[in-house]
Amino acid sequence: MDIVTAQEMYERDRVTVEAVGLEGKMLMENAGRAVTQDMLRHISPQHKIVILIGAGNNGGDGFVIARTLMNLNYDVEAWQVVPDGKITGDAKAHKEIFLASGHPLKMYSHSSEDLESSLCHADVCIDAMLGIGADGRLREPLAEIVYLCNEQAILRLAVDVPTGVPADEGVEKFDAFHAHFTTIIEAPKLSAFLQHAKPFYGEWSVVEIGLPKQKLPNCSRRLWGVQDVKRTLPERDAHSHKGTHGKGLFVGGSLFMPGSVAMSARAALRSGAGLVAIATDEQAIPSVSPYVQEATFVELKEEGQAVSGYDAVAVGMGLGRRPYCGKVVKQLMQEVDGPLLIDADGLHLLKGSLDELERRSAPTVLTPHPGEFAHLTGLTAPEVLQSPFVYSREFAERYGAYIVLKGPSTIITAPDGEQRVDRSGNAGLAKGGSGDVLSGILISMIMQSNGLMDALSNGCVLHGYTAELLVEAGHSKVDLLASDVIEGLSRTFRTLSS
Ligand SMILES: NC(=O)C1=CN([C@@H]2O[C@H](COP(=O)(O)OP(=O)(O)OC[C@H]3O[C@@H](n4cnc5c(N)ncnc54)[C@H](O)[C@@H]3O)[C@@H](O)[C@H]2O)[C@@H](O)CC1
Ligand SMILES: Nc1ncnc2c1ncn2[C@@H]1O[C@H](COP(=O)(O)OP(=O)(O)O)[C@@H](O)[C@H]1O
Ligand SMILES: [K+]
Repeated sequence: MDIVTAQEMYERDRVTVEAVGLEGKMLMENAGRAVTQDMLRHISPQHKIVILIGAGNNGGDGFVIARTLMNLNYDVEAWQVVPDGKITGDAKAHKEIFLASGHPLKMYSHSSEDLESSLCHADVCIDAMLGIGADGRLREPLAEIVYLCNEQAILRLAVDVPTGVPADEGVEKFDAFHAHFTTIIEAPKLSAFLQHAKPFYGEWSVVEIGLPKQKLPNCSRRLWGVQDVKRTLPERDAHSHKGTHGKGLFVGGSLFMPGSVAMSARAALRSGAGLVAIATDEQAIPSVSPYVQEATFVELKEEGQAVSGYDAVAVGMGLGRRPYCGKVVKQLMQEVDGPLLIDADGLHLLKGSLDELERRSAPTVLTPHPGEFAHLTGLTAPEVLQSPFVYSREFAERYGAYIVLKGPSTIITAPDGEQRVDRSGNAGLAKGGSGDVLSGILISMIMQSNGLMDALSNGCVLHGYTAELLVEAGHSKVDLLASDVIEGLSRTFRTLSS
């Protein structure tokens, strides 16, 4: 499923109208009816419903939704919250259809307390005031109306985008309608994946309104989910041998942090890697080896590692930041001629050798969380969180690297700017060690897949989906451990192949 900016959405509407002759008024009818169908999941005939209708096409959708619900005999009050003169074009046409159908329309006026009293008596409030056309902070009367709605103990449903939420990234502060559920039209907008905007959407779903898929402009951003994993996960060949599934090297772990590299290596094996070697401090080997008995060991040396013979290398998990570790990371960037994944301490140490990163011709994968990405880029973490799509694309293009920017919505970016978003997982993963497990799964997927983007997106979903299955099956988001995720992978692979 594509993820679009407001501009890309307008372009899609334009192509639809121009290329296939589907008129705006028809699209609005489709949109309103599809949104109504979706919202009926949350509404019952006993509910008192208030629908708030704004000036633009989002309001136009509102007129269709109000008419459809009224035709179905739902108890609906439709409120136009802007002056008549502001309603133009397709929205005006649908207002006329609404009135001609004999339905009553209430007008919001500044002095009126009627809306407040209606909201007090209502069970459900549908927000069709503003969609992707939101421009700047909410102006009156919308600001006050949104405040009133958010105050009420009422079920709040939003059409396309909750009023006041910018569709795109890069906006720091806004007031907005706090929806419990949002029905998004055709494609989720960027803000549905931003930490500070996402809560306003509540749970969301997407409805199709008839845009011609084959005629739409290509989109370089898409959502990646379990169905995509099922479609693209390589099958294990019955005639394979351990070499077929890749030999990976994990460089990391230290006396005081032996667990990280151990978990990465075990996660790689649990997700199908053929052979795993670990380069770590000699003193760490006795505590790592009992946890990953299948792995072989090499001593981590200050003067450099032998890196030939591996299909992929990961560095950084529990490595520490001693001065010589920086040299290790630099040497790997110079000498690993296959995929190299850099995580955790490796990312910290990479900051001093970004020119090496730029020089690499083999693929490099960086797996930062927003704090690590801020350190790498010189931005602040809030800046990263406000515009994660644009910053990860800029960095990936500039340094020719793959970026896995981790979080509740993980954004995976290729050096050519292609982006995929994985929203699997739960807050059980917000615990030390989750990132190490992810790195192990990613190395394993890289060694077993043809394309790097599929490998990274599938790896992220496998990680998150495993946490979801574990919480469904008895774990809680509180007790879940990163090591449970490793052991839970077997259930995930079984579920995916059934
Ligand atoms: N053809 C159709 O029927 C389609 C309808 N869609 C709907 O159309 C919407 C986009 O329509 P528009 O471009 O008209 O935009 P909106 O409906 O989001 O709103 C634009 C209006 O809001 C006012 N406004 C903007 N920012 C404001 C602020 N901060 N405070 C107060 N008022 C503000 C503007 O003056 C303008 O009148 C989508 O979100 C969706 O709901 C599209 O999704 C799909 C196709
Ligand atoms: N609330 C959450 N919902 C979904 N996934 C999450 C959540 N919190 C963390 N994660 C995932 O857990 C992992 C944490 O990685 P990281 O921050 O590097 O942790 P660590 O410090 O354990 O290495 C990432 O894959 C991230 O996407
Ligand atoms: K809305």
